[in-house]
Amino acid sequence: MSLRTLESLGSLAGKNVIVRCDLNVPLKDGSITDDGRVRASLPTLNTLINEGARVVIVSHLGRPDGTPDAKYSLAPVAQRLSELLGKPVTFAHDTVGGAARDAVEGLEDGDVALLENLRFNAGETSKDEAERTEFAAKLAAFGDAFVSDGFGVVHRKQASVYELAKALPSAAGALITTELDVLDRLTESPERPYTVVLGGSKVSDKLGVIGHLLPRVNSLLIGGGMVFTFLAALGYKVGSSLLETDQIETVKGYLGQAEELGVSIVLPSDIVVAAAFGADAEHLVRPATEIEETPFGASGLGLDIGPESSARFAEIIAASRTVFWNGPMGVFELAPFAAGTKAIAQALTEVDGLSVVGGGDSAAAVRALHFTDDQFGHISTGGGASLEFLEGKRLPGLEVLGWQ
Ligand SMILES: Nc1ncnc2c1ncn2[C@@H]1O[C@H](COP(=O)(O)OP(=O)(O)O)[C@@H](O)[C@H]1O
Ligand SMILES: O=C(OP(=O)(O)O)[C@H](O)COP(=O)(O)O
Repeated sequence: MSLRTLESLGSLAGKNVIVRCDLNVPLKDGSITDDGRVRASLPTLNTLINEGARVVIVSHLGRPDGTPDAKYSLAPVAQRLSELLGKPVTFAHDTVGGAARDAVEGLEDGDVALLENLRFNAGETSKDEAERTEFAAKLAAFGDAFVSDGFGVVHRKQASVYELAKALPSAAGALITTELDVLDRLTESPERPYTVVLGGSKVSDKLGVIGHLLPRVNSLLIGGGMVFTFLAALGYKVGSSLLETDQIETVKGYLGQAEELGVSIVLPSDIVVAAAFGADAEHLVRPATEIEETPFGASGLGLDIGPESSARFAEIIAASRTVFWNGPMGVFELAPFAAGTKAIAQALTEVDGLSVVGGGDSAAAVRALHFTDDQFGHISTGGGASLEFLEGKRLPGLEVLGWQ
């Protein structure tokens, strides 16, 4: 893999080490509902702490628009991190301002600080390289070295992932190397049949990977918010469901490409249609081709795959030797729409071969539905990142660490 590893940075005792983690955890009413990404960050952090480094952690949370927004604060994460590390974590209420500077200057050897959400600063996600470089330089001023360990963001060309790695001596942390060890097994001659299951709500982000994934897999199962752009591409009405109209032509192209390659793209045959988005909303199961034919008409929205689809998907998964799944099949956070996700998670636990679940919400979903990590071959902290890795794309956050 040829990534620069921690050892290449030499002794880090007494040095300020900036660590880019992906602490983008799901929150409900200010509380963390799944701390998997915090736990996954611990090995690298503990190594650095034990070595006597002064650890400065940076991360994003959610997608704020470049300005501070209290609902995306990392403050609850600082508290959880402190509990899991068993030591205080100083939380700075800004990212590159006076509070961050004070927090960093106050660190002794082996201490830890967490800076506020990187995405409260427009420079983090700016399309303008100069702006990103300028923001990265402000972060770099806090460190002697940089450790990149946020696997979930290695596909993003963002200041703390890419430009910061160029500004300081840099290396990959333990989470990134562990993730790549497993994902390599999926890219290098996976056992067949090989099935990829795609769902979730980051539709336009993830639709893009399909064209490159198709030649690599035997079946592609589509659920979650992905479904409706496919149904629309086939000419069906989807009511008020999640729909990316500007992707319809692309999806038509994928359907044609799959046919030429002899790969099955399997869509749900039935959908749970709700009157509104809410746990108490009236809902019923309809054929996927008749989403608007309910009492809710065009305002009905598809919030889960139906039982017939779950059974069909489970059958294909069970017959596969390699399965990668990213994206919940429905709005699993609301109990009436969790059944599809649960059925698919159950099917993955029964795979005779390698089963991998990837993505912040997918990992949160399997744990919320009472599965345990050891029932799967691997639970990856990155959904989009692992999908882009599997499609064979060169990821900026890995290339900058020496990945060939
Ligand atoms: N039919 C649907 N309509 C709207 N949102 C959906 C639907 N199905 C799943 N979702 C939502 O997708 C979200 C997760 O999507 P995503 O971020 O792409 O997954 P991951 O974090 O695993 O990569 C969940 O919050 C879930 O509620
Ligand atoms: O949650 C994440 O990705 P995922 O939903 O693909 O697993 C990462 O934290 C990246 O977040 P982003 O997709 O807002 O850049």
